[in-house]
Amino acid sequence: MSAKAIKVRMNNSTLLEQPNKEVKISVRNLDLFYGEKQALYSISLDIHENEVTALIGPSGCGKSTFLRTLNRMNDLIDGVKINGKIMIDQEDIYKTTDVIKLRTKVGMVFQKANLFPMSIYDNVAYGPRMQGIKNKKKLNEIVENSLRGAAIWDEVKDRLKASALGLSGGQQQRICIARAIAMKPDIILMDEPTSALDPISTLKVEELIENMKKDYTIVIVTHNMQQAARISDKTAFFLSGEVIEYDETSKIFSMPSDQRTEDYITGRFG
Ligand SMILES: Nc1ncnc2c1ncn2[C@@H]1O[C@H](COP(=O)(O)OP(=O)(O)OP(=O)(O)O)[C@@H](O)[C@H]1O
Repeated sequence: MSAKAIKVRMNNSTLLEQPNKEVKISVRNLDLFYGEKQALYSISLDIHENEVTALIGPSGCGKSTFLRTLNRMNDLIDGVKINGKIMIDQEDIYKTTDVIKLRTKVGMVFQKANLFPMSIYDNVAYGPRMQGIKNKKKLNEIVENSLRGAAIWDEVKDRLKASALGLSGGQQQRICIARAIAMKPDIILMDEPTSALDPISTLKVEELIENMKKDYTIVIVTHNMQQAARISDKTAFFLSGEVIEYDETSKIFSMPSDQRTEDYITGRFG
């Protein structure tokens, strides 16, 4: 942790104040209910720009639910109620009604590659076309830049018109990342993006994530502790809907403050 970092305890969550880093996402006292059932309890944390923030914790602890609050994906689920505040670039995202704009700014990559049954090119061009971009040259440029950004251009440049579904799982996941990049987001949310991939594809996606953080703020849910340790700057440990500990990843994995964090990362439960 930087010498200047100050820790402040607030409502069960740990806030990290880092004066030299821009706060991209600021979450305060966030509660979420699925109907009567509360899934998130008073979460407060800051996510910093151009960093990778990992969300870890046992199954059902609320990691994906929390991730989905950051681009209002939970709005699509009936009976969800949210209290508290999430600011992105100082804007309260639950007060801003332009959800489409929010989801452009905050892209998402899911656990399983969810490509459309169309060509590689059309998958990546889909979002920009939906935004009204028709110019062929412009679209070509976006597709190429996005595929380069997702470190898959060299592998697919000669078969852009082939079906995206013919690619390997790892390639498909990188096309999903290219598809997210094509929307020019600031933030990319990733929900266990490598859990369906073999070790080599996982490594490629991890390398990609590390390289991407210079351009994006990345929040990733992972069950893979080594992955969190390898690629993230900060880690939040969730348990039963609460953030138990949030800190520099190196600190979480070498000297956690809370016994429950230690028990989890040493494999004693979960
Ligand atoms: N659509 C939903 N409706 C009702 N309850 C839900 C819904 N989605 C999740 N939950 C509940 O909210 C809690 C948190 O689930 P969530 O999927 O966020 O956990 P998670 O930590 O991401 O789990 P996993 O690691 O298994 O994906 C769980 O008890 C889950 O059953």
